[in-house]
Amino acid sequence: MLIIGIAGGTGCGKTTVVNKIINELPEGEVGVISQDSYYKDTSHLNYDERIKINFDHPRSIDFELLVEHLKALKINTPVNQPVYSFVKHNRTGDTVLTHPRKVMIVEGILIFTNPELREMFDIKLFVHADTDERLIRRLKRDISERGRDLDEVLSRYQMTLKPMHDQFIEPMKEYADMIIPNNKHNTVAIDIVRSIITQKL
Ligand SMILES: Nc1ncnc2c1ncn2[C@@H]1O[C@H](COP(=O)(O)OP(=O)(O)O)[C@@H](O)[C@H]1O
Ligand SMILES: O=c1ccn([C@@H]2O[C@H](COP(=O)(O)O)[C@@H](O)[C@H]2O)c(=O)[nH]1
Repeated sequence: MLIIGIAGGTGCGKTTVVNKIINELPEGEVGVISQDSYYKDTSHLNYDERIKINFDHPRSIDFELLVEHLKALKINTPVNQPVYSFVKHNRTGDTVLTHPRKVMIVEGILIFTNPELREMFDIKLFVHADTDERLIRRLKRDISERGRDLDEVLSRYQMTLKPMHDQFIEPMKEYADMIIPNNKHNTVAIDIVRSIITQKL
């Protein structure tokens, strides 16, 4: 199994890049695991308590479960990936049965911060988009898809997102094998990654 890690700040385009990579590959050959599915369960908290969580800090992620699942997939065992709701800021209680594939892509803002997980990646990619571009994309996406308003996005950005990005995410570029510039749609980089995957299939 080839395991590819794709990191980068919120709104840089990780999900978009992954979808473009897999869209033109044979169905069922490449699997995706999103770090977003592994936000810790917060059912013991009420909504007002949950919105105060710093979701941009590594401690908000259940890395133990993520590593356990990736190890299981490596030995050909399917896993039940949790389903996460950004609207509720919590796991939904549902899971998605995820089968091992020849190539597994793991994507998420903080995936290179955990040494054990980082060591499991055969290829590490970092998607870069400028800070202002990412904030604009996040604003539009979170308002249209994640039930947020302007105030929520901007105050989270100032209070936690930007400081955590500078402390934990940006320094992870050091570990990347390749940085994908994504201020504009980058079809060349996507073609390169797709051809690396195709060689493995
Ligand atoms: N290169 C790009 N140019 C313009 N918009 C983009 C680009 N890449 C992604 N987007 C848009 O930005 C938003 C965030 O992208 P997404 O892939 O969800 O980022 P991430 O997974 O890194 O948070 C989405 O609405 C997406 O359509
Ligand atoms: O309950 C939650 C969990 C996370 N977030 C924010 O999501 C982004 C990471 O997701 P991307 O898809 O990579 O943008 C992170 O910056 C958290 O602040 C949230 O708002 N609520």
